[in-house]
Order: sequence, then structure tokens, then C-alpha cells
Amino acid sequence: MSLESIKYQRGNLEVLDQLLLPFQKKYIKVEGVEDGWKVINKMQVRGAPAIAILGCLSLAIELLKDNSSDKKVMRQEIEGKLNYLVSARPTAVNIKLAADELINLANTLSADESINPDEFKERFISSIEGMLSKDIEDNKAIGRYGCEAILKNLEGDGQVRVLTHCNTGSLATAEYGTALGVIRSLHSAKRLEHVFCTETRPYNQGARLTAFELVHEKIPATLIVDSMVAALMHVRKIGAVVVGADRVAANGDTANKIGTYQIAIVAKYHNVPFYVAAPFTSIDINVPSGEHIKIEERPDKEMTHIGDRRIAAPGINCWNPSFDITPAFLITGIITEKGVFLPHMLKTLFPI
Ligand SMILES: CSC[C@H]1O[C@H](OP(=O)(O)O)[C@H](O)[C@@H]1O
Repeated sequence: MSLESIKYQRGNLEVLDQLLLPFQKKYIKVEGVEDGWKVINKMQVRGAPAIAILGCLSLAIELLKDNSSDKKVMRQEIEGKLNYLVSARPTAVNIKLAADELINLANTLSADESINPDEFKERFISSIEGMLSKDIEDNKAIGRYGCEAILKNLEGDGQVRVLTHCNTGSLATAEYGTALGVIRSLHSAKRLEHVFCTETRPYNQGARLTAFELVHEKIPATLIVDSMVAALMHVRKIGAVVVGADRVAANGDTANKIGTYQIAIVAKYHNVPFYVAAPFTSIDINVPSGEHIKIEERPDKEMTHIGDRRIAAPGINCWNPSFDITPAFLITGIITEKGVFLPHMLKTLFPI
């Protein structure tokens, strides 16, 4: 059983505080949208899909307690609370797409006179609860397609070494993960020789979270420092790189954890296939290319300190973008729950 980032039963929502991992497993109660915004903004829960699911579930928790009998008031409040949740972190698109869909649903339910306020709440909350199981289903499909794509480059029935960056596993999604889901699928198929995971400074999603998930499931893995990727590819044959995504633009340019871009450059130099694993909920067809994606900048303290211990000279300036953009030409394929696509083919998959 992989680690659960989000625990939900109707009326009760808790998140695993990822700032304390891997040393302490502590769940925090989320009682509404204010709590939801805070745990996302502080990165106690993080990962594009998990952010969207947790944010929307925090609204469901609040709506369940709402005794309003006026659908129009409920609809208005829903829109305001979803827009507030979207503001917690700007780069990942999943929560924005989920908010747009839920606002459309609220408008439809509000306008339908055959639906009373209780039915409105029931249908709205059930729609949010469906996000959990759909995300897990999507991740399993991404795992299958990704496993197939990576193995088709291999002769015979050998095993493959894979490199991944940041955390894209059960701690970044409802369960199983995206890029780490592909790795889980390779491992289940007994075709995974080894995983190399980068520590992913400054938040250390790799050293603290991915390493935790891989050790937890006894998947053979080695942690490397972010600056070791080129040296590793020079001395070891890496069969593929697979990473996640926070927002994929219409032309396939991909915003992902800072450091992804340079890994893609090194992979291109070493002829290593470079895959992005992401559900359709991470694809923003309204954004034409990567330069239009807002990159979140995080507090200096995340760079100058590890926990409460300062590791950088006091007074030094810092630049702390949380993501970078990998241009589509460096990406071999985008692994989704509907199949693997060449980056430039994405826009053909969406109705005009
Ligand atoms: C499937 S998670 C996608 C994405 O989210 C992570 O960013 P953060 O830890 O800052 O939320 C990382 O970029 C993952 O690749």
C-alpha cells in the first residue's frame, strides 16, 4: 500500500504534512477552504494533481456544512472560494481546470429549477469526490502506457535504468503517481533494473519524498545530487528519463520542477529518451507555449535553510523559481492516460 497524501471520508479531510517527511508522518485536519489554501501554499501538500484534489475537497468539506437554501448564493460563494484556492500556487494548472469545471457545474445546477439546494450540494460534492478515483485510474493508465513506451526502445526482454526528478508519486497525486507511476509499472513488470532519483533542491522532493516512496516499496534506487545527472549519463547507460508536469502548453512546452530543463538538455546530449508523464488535467490547451506560463518564485528561506538550520551566508541574494520550462523539442513523448503523444500532436487532441 503506497503512502496516502490525502485521507478523505465525506465530512472529514486530512493531509499528510509533507514538510515533516521522511522523519515524521503527521496528518493535518483540513476543515475548509482557508485551511486548504494554507496547506497548499506552505507546500504541506504539493504536486499538481494533489493540489487540485485537496483544494476541491476542502471546498466540499465546507459546502457540506453550509445550510444555505439559496442556490444562487451557493453558486456565487463556490465561484469565489474556487478562485481563492487557485491563487494558492500559480504554476500548476490542474486546480485551475478543476475550478473552471466546477464553476460550470455550479452554474448548471443553479439554473436547473428541478434541482433543489440539497440535490445541488449532493451532486456538487459527489463530482469533487469523483476526482480521487479518476486520478488513481489515470495514473495507472499513465503507468501502463509509459512502461510500454520505454520498453519499446529496449532490445529483447532486458531491464531498464530510469532517471526521475522531483516527486511525482503517491505524495503528489491521489495514489500511484505519474512519472513514479511509470516507474512502479516497470517494477511490477519486472523490467526495471534501477531508478536514479535526484535530490531536487531546494525543497528536496527527491531526497525526502521520492526516496521515501521507493524505499517504502523496496524499488531498487539510488539518490543523486541534482548536479550529477550529466556525470551519471556519461558512466551509466540510462534507458529513459521520466518526469512529471505542472502545466503542459498547447505546443508541448512543459513547466515542471526547477532543474527539469537542464536534465532534458543533458538527456538530449546523451541520446536518452526524455518523457513527460502527465494526465490531461495538467495540459493547458489555452496556453500556446511555455513562455506564457507563470513561474512561481518561492521564499529565499527555502534555499538558505534546511529546516531551521541556515546553510547559506547571511545577506546573500537568492533567486528561487520553483519551476522551469522544458521546450517541446527536448521531449520525446508526453505520456498521458489516453496514450503517448508527440508534443506537437497535443493540440490535435482537443476540440477546436
Ligand atoms: C505529479 S506532480 C507534478 C509536479 O509537481 C511538483 O512540484 P511541487 O512539488 O512544487 O508541487 C513537481 O514539479 C512535479 O513534477
